Amino acid sequence: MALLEISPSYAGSRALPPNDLSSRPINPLLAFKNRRPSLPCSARRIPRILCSVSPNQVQAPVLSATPAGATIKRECFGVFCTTYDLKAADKTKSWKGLINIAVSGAAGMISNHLLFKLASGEVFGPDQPIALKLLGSERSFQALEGVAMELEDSLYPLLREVSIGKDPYEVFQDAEWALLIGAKPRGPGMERAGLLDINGQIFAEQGKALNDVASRNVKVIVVGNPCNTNALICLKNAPNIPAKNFHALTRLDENRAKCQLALKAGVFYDKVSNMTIWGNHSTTQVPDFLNAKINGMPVTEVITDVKWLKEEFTERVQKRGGVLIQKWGRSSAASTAVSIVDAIRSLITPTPDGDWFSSGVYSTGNPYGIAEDIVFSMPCRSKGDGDYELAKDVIFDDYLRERIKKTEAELLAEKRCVAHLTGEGNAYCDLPEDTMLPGEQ
Ligand SMILES: NC(=O)c1ccc[n+]([C@@H]2O[C@H](COP(=O)([O-])OP(=O)(O)OC[C@H]3O[C@@H](n4cnc5c(N)ncnc54)[C@H](O)[C@@H]3O)[C@@H](O)[C@H]2O)c1
Repeated sequence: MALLEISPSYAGSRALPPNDLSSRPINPLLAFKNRRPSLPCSARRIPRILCSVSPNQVQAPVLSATPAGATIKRECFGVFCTTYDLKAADKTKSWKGLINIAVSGAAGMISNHLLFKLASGEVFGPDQPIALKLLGSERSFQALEGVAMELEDSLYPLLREVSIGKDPYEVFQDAEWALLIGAKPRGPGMERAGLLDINGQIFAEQGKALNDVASRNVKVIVVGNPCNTNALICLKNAPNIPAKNFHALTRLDENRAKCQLALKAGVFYDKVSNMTIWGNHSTTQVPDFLNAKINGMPVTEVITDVKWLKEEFTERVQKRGGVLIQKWGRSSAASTAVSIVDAIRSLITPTPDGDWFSSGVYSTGNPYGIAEDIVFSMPCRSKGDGDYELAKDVIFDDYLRERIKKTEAELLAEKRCVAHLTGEGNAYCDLPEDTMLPGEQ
């Protein structure tokens, strides 16, 4: 039996930045824990504190400092640096293998809801242990440490590892899911073209990092705005990862649309199905009431007020984020986190028969006649294996086609604006109009 031996397999090959965890003071929490006497791991319910290591135990990853005789994993955080025993509790015997989930913008508002949902097991299931790899920016790093401390204090049994960092090449190592939330908000007076450029650069770098170090089958959900074009930039910079693995989050728009239809029809929102958001996560998005159903019937048969559907419903969904900012004083965070959970669950559980969900996906090869080579929200179905196929039984009318053309034109213009970031030559920015993100005024 040995105490916390170093496991060389965790040693990263890239040089660490000077302000990496290893060069910062030892977490006092950890130092405290390391003064505790070594306990047999089987004596504890879900052991996460220092204990003797037997062959049944999972070894703490590589450690780089030595407080009170123990070593500390270089890229881990606090209590997550100590060893744990997956076989100590009966419950863990049936657990699945650990999965790595990278989250960028991890110190932000959305992540502050999302991380705790991930750690609780409500996303990947009660038998799925997870490792969280949290990416922050230079400015948010201290806040990120605070987030990691809150995760420590939450004592989630399924949360086996937490690491924090500022370098995507380190944080995205072996990531099987990458939830890319971190982005800069549009400042006063900033044109949409400026936002596309500034955030596009973040997603170009993160695409390259995913390409180099993430799992070859990583599933990427881009949340940071403008999320469709950011997802396009990201996938273009990750040529070794299938383009099909990249998503732009439009699930919040879908959820909002379902809620509005349910309200109008006087039913609970679980009665609304087949809700597609077409196109861009912007005010040109198209909430599709032609294909949506209420209690299995076409919406247009349940809500016969076509004027309301075409004008009020559509605009309400498009501008819901802005109205929420007026009331709440900040952009939607909790409902966005919920919609990220929904988006993940839709990929890891089979889609109910006849239904579908919306996601911004790579448009090449789509059966709807939508322009290729952009990230466009469309109706998807999944077998629950993390992959998806596009829904086939979709109908169009002139109104829907016309609206889809408008959001398509916007995405094609956004693509021209970021040509310098997708490897397609010089950028040429001719956005049809300075449309808003749903949360902007
Ligand atoms: N797609 C959607 O449905 C949807 C909905 C709501 C918000 N959003 C977008 O999500 C993004 C985040 O929203 P929020 O409310 O959490 O914002 P926030 O400002 O609270 O948090 C963003 C965090 O990202 C960090 N960050 C900035 N650049 C980074 C980088 N390069 N790497 C890592 N972290 C970085 C910031 O420091 C900050 O901590 C925004 O772009 C917002 O517009 C999208």
